[in-house]
Amino acid sequence: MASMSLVFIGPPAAGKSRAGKRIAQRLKSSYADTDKLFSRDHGAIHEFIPREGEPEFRRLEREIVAAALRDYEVVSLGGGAILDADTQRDLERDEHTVILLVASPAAIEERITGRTNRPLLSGIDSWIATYETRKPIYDRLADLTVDTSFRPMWQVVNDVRRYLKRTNSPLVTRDQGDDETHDTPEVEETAEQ
Ligand SMILES: Nc1ncnc2c1ncn2[C@@H]1O[C@H](COP(=O)(O)OP(=O)(O)O)[C@@H](O)[C@H]1O
Ligand SMILES: O=C(O)C1=C[C@@H](OP(=O)(O)O)[C@@H](O)[C@H](O)C1
Ligand SMILES: [Mg+2]
Repeated sequence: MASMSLVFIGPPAAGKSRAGKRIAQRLKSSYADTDKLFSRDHGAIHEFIPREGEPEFRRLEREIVAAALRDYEVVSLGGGAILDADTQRDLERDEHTVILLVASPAAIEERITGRTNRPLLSGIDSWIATYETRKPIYDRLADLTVDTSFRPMWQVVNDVRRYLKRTNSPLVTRDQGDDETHDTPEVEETAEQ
């Protein structure tokens, strides 16, 4: 049971999954990616949504998010998980440190080009429209916002670690190391969505 969680929110392809996994390794913390938990339990998201519809996806996603926020120290949410009112209430609670990752359309375009496994994201125009609609919620819930555009992941991770140290987060007590100064080679996962 996690008494306090570090939670990554933000639009699709902002880097929530990658950053969350990386910082959890660094903090020696338990880690969950709610999209991964969803596909483990219900099959690939890009097949589920066309078949069952987005409302059913959101209903099941909420169950998974609620359990993950209870059980894991570091959690990467799917981009639209914050649309759920109960999830918004959960994230407003003090025991959750909420990190909003954002990126410019130019940076996102580079990341999503040629990728078709995000069912609600058909291109950069739909990404911009989705982000604009959700922005007030993302901004309201965020304790810290980090722009990941054209920045290596180690810099993003350091920004978050510095914030945790500055705010005396209990999560940082197992992180005794210096700042990271490079990216460790990472095998690109075929994002199972
Ligand atoms: N800072 C970054 N610089 C370059 N590419 C990145 C960066 N962060 C993420 N990516 C790439 O963008 C894609 C989406 O990252 P991911 O962590 O899955 O985002 P999210 O979980 O927010 O949708 C992946 O291909 C990932 O390797
Ligand atoms: O923004 C969204 O509505 C979604 C984002 C995806 O997660 P990522 O933000 O990790 O890509 C995934 O949960 C699903 O495809 C819906
Ligand atoms: Mg993700």
